[in-house]
Amino acid sequence: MSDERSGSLYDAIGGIEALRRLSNTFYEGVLADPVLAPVFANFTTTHIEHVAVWLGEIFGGPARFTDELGGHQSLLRSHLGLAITEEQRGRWMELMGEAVRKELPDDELLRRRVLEYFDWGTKIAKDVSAAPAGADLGDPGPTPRWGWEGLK
Ligand code: HEM
Repeated sequence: MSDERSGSLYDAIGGIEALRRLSNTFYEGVLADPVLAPVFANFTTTHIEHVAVWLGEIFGGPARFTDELGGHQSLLRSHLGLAITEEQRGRWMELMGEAVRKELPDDELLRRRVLEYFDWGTKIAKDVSAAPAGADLGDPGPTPRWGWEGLK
């Protein structure tokens, strides 16, 4: 690729503070949305921070989700039993697209890479959500990392 960019997406996004704003704006939309609000019936405000910390690690920042919040296995387990539909996944992507446009730097490649991660990640969340709560997922491996070229 000729349009090479150096550094992490995390730094280009603006670090954990920008990810907190993204997560906050996104969940404001989710909780007001008739398609998604029922899925998040057990929502608590810690969710906003946990998602920001997860995204920080994914986009090349500190590995805090792995070190402090149970890592990849725990993230996947959070989605077991939710039975996410394609309509719900689509709405999730629309609201995240709006939050990205509102909160992330006006950088087309950066926004595209971030939304590509969300498209990839929501498909995994949907797949995992078809298994019942408590299902054994085996070892999913380390938390993925996403950079200027996509999945590392
Ligand atoms: C890239 C996509 C996604 C990411 C990064 C993500 C991230 C997370 C994280 C970090 C948690 C744990 C929060 C905590 O510990 O408080 C979580 C839980 C949850 N996620 Fe996702 N998620 C994604 C996709 C989805 C989708 C598509 C849905 C549904 C449409 C969904 C629904 C939920 C729900 C309902 C919970 C809370 C489960 C509970 O009440 O314990 N997620 N997600």
